[in-house]
Amino acid sequence: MARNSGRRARHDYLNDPTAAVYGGAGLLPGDGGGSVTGYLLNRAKPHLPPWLAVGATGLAGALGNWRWGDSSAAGVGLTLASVALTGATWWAGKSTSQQRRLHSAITVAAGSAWLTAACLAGPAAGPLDDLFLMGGPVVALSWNVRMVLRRNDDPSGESADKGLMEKIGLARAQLGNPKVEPNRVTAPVALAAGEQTNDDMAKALGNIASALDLPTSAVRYHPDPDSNRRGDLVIVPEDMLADVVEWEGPSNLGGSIAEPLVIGRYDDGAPLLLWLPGDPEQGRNSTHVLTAGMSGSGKGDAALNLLTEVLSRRDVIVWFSDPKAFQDFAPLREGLDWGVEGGTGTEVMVAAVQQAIPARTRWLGEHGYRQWVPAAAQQQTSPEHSCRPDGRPCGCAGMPFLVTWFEEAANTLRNLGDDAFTGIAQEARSAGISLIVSLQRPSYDQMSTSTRASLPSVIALGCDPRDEGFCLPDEVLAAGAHPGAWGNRRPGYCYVVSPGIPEDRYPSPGRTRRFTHRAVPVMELLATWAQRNGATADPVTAGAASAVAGTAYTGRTPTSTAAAAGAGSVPQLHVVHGEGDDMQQHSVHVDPEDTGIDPEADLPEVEQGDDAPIFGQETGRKPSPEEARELFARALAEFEENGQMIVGPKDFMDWCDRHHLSRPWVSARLKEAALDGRLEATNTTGRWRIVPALTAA
Ligand SMILES: Nc1ncnc2c1ncn2[C@@H]1O[C@H](COP(=O)(O)OP(=O)(O)OP(=O)(O)O)[C@@H](O)[C@H]1O
Repeated sequence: MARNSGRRARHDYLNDPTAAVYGGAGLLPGDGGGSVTGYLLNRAKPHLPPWLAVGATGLAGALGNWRWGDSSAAGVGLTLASVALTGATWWAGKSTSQQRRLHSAITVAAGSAWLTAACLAGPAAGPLDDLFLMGGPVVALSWNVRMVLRRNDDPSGESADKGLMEKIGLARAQLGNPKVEPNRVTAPVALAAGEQTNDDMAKALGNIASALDLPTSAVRYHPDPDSNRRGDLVIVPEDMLADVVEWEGPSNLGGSIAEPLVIGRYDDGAPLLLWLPGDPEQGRNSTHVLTAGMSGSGKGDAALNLLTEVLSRRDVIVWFSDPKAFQDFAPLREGLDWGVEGGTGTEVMVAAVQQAIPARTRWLGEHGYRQWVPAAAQQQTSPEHSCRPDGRPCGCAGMPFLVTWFEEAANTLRNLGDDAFTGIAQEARSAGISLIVSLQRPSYDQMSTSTRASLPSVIALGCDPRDEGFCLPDEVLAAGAHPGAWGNRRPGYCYVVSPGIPEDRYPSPGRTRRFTHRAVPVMELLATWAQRNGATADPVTAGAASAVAGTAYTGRTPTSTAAAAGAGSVPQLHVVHGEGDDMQQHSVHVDPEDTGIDPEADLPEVEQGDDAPIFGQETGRKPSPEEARELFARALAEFEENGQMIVGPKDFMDWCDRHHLSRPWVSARLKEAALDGRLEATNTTGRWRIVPALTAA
């Protein structure tokens, strides 16, 4: 029953959205009696008291005259009582509106004056009877009229908003003329000066939602930046996001990454947009994005919305790390410039980003760009953007925007450390690089405050209510955003906070598009498109990546396998897909591993061929120090060839056993190699990054 009445109230809001603001319940027709007379009596009842009061005054006048008609002392007493009563009415009306106070005081003054005169002189003396017959109904009617007007919705009336504002404990706040749009009511709020603040209003949003029988997310407050007691109350009664919308394809295939990325829609149907690169004209720098949401909140699909948009743009490359072995992203993997599956691969990718930042910033500076803009991705044919000292066009290859994406990044960030990450995040923005980070559990035990602060944009999906403060800025929560209310019950619902989006949009919920199996072939086509027509890494970025990752960097440069194969790489992709999803996922990441298998097979041969004596002594003699060092150097080369660019003593365990060498010996050699410049220390103790000696394929 309760639910039904709630629904009825909600329908009233839809038919008359102002009812949502002014308290729909008061407008519902009262329950009439069974008959017409009963109904009329019921309707007339609230209007009777003023008439009864007039009658009672007349009767009191007659009775008073009978009792005190000849008493002059009673005359004095009655006059004083009449003045005192009028004064008391005026005083009691202090907390009500001016209009009501005046009306009450005049009524009491007129009534008590007539009563005093009637008591002393008699109710029919002189003009008193006429005054009673004319004045009584006028006074009673004036109260009836007042009540009728109060019942009608007076959109500008201050008394009407009292209903709602009183209910939420802000009785003296006023609502102004509401702006009514389909499914959205916006009413200006003026809080009581010196008594209430915008914070009080923000805190009362839950109560407003409760008073109107709406979900918390349907009620928002946009404080006026110029006043601490004014703002707009926004009510969106119907949840327009309830319908699931499936992803059908990218919004702007072949457009620039500087154009907005469409990742879903807002609750009023407007597109949910995001910008990664900055815009110098608006004084906006590029941004980094945190995708936060609890398991089942739709993080995977949110990421697919964003990644498909990015890959469909002509001037961007993507480096992507996914410890979940590309479970969600397999169909798009071919479109990536570089993809790794977590662990060491991610460590190397992070090191490559660190290397790429100064190289890219330098290149942008040399070509006269203060930050990345789409023109930087074109061949540099303008004298304005020439790196030649003589100012003639340099013709350098353009530099595409770089998106570096870290799925399930908690461990990576922890290993990297706050200072390192904060440094990367700050500097990456002027290098035309955006970092995108997703967290399985959005909370402070997963990511430190300073790391969180380095990610200015967030796609906040449903989360645990306790984690809301981690996901969204306080102002956005205060304005009514509540991702904690969704949990994982509303997959795809999100709030997006990012530069470029008008701030009053931040507390508006949106929803991403859903990806089903029907999206897979389209994503595969998109990846093929990106592979053939998308940007390839410029020499500066590719050089920085190769310098760190060696052969582990598989960028889609013109010399890479995919590009060298040209169209040949595409049929290969289709053939693999034809063998089923498992095969597809497997084959997509088998390629790099294949390149790793041969060198491993070669290892014994190399040992046998080049160093037969040592190999022959595996079961017996320990290699001489010189031989052992040679073996060690060769082992490092093997790791490099296999693309394993980060190593530590534990990677040498089998190798030590084979060669009768101890782990402390290996540790000492690793340190030595670091001094020689063959290795570089990482942030993790006992882990070293190989400085490539080979050039990338
Ligand atoms: N925008 C959306 N509209 C409707 N359903 C969605 C939307 N996004 C995701 N879903 C559905 O919600 C469910 C959970 O989504 P998903 O697997 O992406 O969540 P997740 O947050 O990535 O979870 P996990 O972290 O456990 O992988 C899936 O069934 C998915 O189809």
